[in-house]
Amino acid sequence: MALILNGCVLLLKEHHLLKKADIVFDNEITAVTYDSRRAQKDGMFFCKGTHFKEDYLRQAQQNGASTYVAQQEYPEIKGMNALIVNDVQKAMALLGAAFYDYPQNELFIIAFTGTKGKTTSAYFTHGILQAYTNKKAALFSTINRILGPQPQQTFKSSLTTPESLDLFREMRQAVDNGMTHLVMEVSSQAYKRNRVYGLHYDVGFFLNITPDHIGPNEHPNFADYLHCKLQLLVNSNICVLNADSDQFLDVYQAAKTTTDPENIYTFKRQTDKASQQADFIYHSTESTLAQSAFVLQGISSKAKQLNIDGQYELDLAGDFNETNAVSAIIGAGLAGVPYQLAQTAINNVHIPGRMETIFTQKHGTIYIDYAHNYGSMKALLSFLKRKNPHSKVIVVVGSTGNKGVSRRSGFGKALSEYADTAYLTTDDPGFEDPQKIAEEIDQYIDHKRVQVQIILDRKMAIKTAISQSQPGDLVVLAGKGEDAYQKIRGIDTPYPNDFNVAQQVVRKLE
Ligand SMILES: CC(=O)N[C@H]1[C@@H](OP(=O)(O)OP(=O)(O)OC[C@H]2O[C@@H](n3ccc(=O)[nH]c3=O)[C@H](O)[C@@H]2O)O[C@H](CO)[C@@H](O)[C@@H]1O[C@H](C)C(=O)N[C@@H](C)C(=O)N[C@H](CCC(=O)O)C(=O)O
Ligand SMILES: Nc1ncnc2c1ncn2[C@@H]1O[C@H](COP(=O)(O)OP(=O)(O)OP(=O)(O)O)[C@@H](O)[C@H]1O
Repeated sequence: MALILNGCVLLLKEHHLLKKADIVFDNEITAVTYDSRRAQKDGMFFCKGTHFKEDYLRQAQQNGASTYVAQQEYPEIKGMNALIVNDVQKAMALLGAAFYDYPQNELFIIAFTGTKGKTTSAYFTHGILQAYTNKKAALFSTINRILGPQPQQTFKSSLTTPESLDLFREMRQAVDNGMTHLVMEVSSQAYKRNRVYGLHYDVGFFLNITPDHIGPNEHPNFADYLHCKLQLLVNSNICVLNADSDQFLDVYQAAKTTTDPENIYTFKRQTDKASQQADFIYHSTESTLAQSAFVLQGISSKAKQLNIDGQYELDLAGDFNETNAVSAIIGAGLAGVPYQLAQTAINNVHIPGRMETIFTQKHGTIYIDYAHNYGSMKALLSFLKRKNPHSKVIVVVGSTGNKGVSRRSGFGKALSEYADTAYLTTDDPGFEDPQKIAEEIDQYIDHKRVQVQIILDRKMAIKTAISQSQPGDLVVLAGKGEDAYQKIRGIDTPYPNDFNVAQQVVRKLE
């Protein structure tokens, strides 16, 4: 992999990004990085970030970097080429794609955005494509990045959508490992931070939008959050939209700005036969507290042509997961996967930390789920309550520190609407005091309807919730899925994960 300096200058100029080029000596760029500790001889170093220091540039130079790209000049740094740009994140994405020789062109890319359901839909799609391609599908998700068929080609993710240089490097690795398809989640932050600037997808999904990720380090307001999410559609050749999403008109308009309506597909849950105004409709045929089954039907002629109509079963509860499955089946259908194959493959997909269930003899049924804002908590609890209106609902939940502050009132609201007992606990407190976070959630709970106890030790909260439950009760361990850490004061502190904790408790109790 290499870049020619003149080529970089031309590329940046073409995109109106270059303010000044100070070329001291010409050389071939053989490495790219935004981390001075990883800078290499003849490499290009990107100066970016809120905590950036000139010393990092100095270290990059000491490590052999020949060229820096930055939004400001560093006159103290002598003997390096300088490309001064008006947006370093955009420059990094463009040069990153060029450095790794545009790996996106060698992959069929299906991308998902939405407040909720990205990971689940991505896993479902990936599972189907793995069966279809004989394990040639890569996955970039919040949980894992799968770059190839070997166990050592799977990594834990630290971001939902990585920095552009990491993204394009991993795409290249996936291609080199023989991958032909890529399923990826695209967060709103990815657009806010231009991590995916210039990237186009074969198929782009808009799943839903509810207020979330609004706060100091994320989006200033809902309009900005929505705007960032809509960018995915502007960059997709085919757009697939959930017609039941809030803000649907805005979503459709965004898709239409760059996509012919013939390449826009919509899907909708069938509520009343008169309103089948979508390309696809679906309805539940069987939905239990452990499994789901639904029928998908193409209404428009272009939808019928995909040949994916029929009955599907999922080894996963939750009507919201039917929505995620429908999107996955349509995505796979657009990649050429027919009904029979999708139907078998989707039933075998396991998604870590999403509606995992533990059945007990002497206590309640336990659900481990990643619900961590009002929208997802409501979707989860209302589903459980609908399925079992007379069961007691016991919830263990905490809210993250230093982000998503609106989740605290959201949890209070959802708990008041659907829970009988709540154990407020710790969930990635960051630099905040978990007791204060719990008290804040508590302020929004209707104490006439919900019994509340604060137990900050998450393992203890889970143990108490399970041991206090009776057969027939529903015990929900929300917010962390299978996360194996708690983020405390900037450190990922190991935590055995909710599923393991619950299993241990059940083993001791039963
Ligand atoms: C707000 C945000 O997007 N921050 C991300 C961003 O940070 P940043 O560019 O400000 O960089 P920084 O941490 O200030 O560090 C400054 C720079 O100095 C460099 N450095 C640092 C030390 C050193 O010795 N040498 C050196 O060169 C660093 O590599 C970095 O480039 O770039 C970093 C990697 O380069 C990311 O780790 C970091 O994500 C933070 C940790 C994060 O948690 N982001 C969340 C909000 C996020 O993006 N979440 C979304 C999901 C949420 C959603 O659904 O919207 C996601 O996609 O994961
Ligand atoms: N389509 C949906 N609508 C509403 N809630 C959903 C939907 N799909 C999943 N959920 C709920 O949201 C939780 C998170 O789901 P998932 O991880 O698939 O979403 P995500 O978009 O990747 O979330 P995040 O951005 O927070 O990582 C699930 O555990 C479930 O409780």
